[in-house]
Amino acid sequence: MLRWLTAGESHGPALVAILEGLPAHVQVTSGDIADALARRRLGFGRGARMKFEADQVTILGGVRHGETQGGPVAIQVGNTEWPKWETVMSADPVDPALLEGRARNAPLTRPRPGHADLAGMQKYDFDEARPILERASARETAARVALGRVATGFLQQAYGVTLLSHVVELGSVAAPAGGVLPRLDDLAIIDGDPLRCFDRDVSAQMYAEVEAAQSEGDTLGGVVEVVVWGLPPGLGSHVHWDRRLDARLAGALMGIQAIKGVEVGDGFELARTRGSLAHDEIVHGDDGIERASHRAGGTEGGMSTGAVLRVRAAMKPIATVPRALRTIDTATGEAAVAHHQRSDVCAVPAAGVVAEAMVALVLADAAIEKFGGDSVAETRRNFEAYLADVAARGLQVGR
Ligand SMILES: Cc1cc2nc3c(=O)[nH]c(=O)nc-3n(C[C@H](O)[C@H](O)[C@H](O)COP(=O)(O)O)c2cc1C
Ligand SMILES: C=C(O[C@@H]1CC(C(=O)O)=C[C@@H](OP(=O)(O)O)[C@H]1O)C(=O)O
Repeated sequence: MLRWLTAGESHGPALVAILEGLPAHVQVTSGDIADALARRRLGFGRGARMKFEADQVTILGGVRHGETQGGPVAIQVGNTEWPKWETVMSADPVDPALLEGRARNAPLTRPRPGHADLAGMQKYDFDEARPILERASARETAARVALGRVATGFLQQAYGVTLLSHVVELGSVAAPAGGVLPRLDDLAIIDGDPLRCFDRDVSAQMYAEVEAAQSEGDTLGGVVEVVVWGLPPGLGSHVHWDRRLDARLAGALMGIQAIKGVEVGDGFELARTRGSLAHDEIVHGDDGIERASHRAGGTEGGMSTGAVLRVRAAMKPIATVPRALRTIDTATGEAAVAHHQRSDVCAVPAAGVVAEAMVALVLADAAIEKFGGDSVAETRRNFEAYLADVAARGLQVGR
């Protein structure tokens, strides 16, 4: 079983993340993790903080000479903005006089609609939103992407599994209907596009959509898709609701800040389609069993089918809208406008990179559950023996 946790606040000294349950000999360096974090930072429409802050990666444990050792992997992602926040975010008590006179230190009593601010103040007994928004912030997703990089490397190294995300909708701009299943070769194009869209024309329209929203003091959401190649059949299980791979993926994606909807394969579109056209017929291919279509998105009955896995996540528009939304000042009870200093206009491409990390963590967990192994070589042997057995029974998946 793979277990993982993150801790840390948006403007604290650092985020930390721990991943436990990985086999030994997974190759990873702090440079690999820094590269993964750099991908999350990119994306047209992100706010000023993405430009002036850097993610400082330190592997604190579990990795030696570029390989996991079998113990928990601990990663720290330092916030370089910390010196500016040292007083307001100090872990130890500070002299109240030090907090006076600076806007940054003022209590946040105008909770922002669309954020955790108000419900968090009610629930956790705080008179201002700072202690809530610090942990609710999507800054935390940097820690998940760090862990996701380790999981992604493991999936590739042990089983030859590759994944990537791309943006399929941004505001009112959508990629061609039904989406086009990107090929692995599209990877380079997607990583080179600030909107992570592999259709150049659609990307240009998305670019214009972000510029329009920005100039109108507004924000945007969108839809990302994570595509996974090379999965074996049989990850997850039909036998119980919480073992279903689709349920685990949906929960993981919904756990990303601002994600409000998840689809597996053609998802909601399937509900509008007749059964005769909605399912992926099973046919004989040149080198095994193939599917005549890819509507299910690579899972049936809560298990991976061995086909390309496709999951989508819908992100609501950024909640800190520059054209500020109505709220109340909880200190006075008066009507007010929501607190706004700076924020992203659109973080959909970044959410896609976070979605990749979440999918990688779920798949790594499901793979370890199925194939076990304390070293990469052992889990790979188990994986190959399983595939050989499936093939010996004449049931191998054609690629
Ligand atoms: C990568 C990423 C970046 C985000 N950046 C911002 C931001 O700059 N400003 C903002 O208001 N919300 C941002 N959000 C979204 C908020 O964190 C989110 O809307 C808030 O936590 C409430 O969403 P929830 O109701 O789904 O928890 C971002 C989300 C993600 C995934
Ligand atoms: C820092 C990151 O994202 C932040 C997520 C975020 C939010 O409210 O979720 C709000 C913004 O931070 P701030 O309130 O300091 O301007 C984003 O910059 C990051 O992704 O690394």
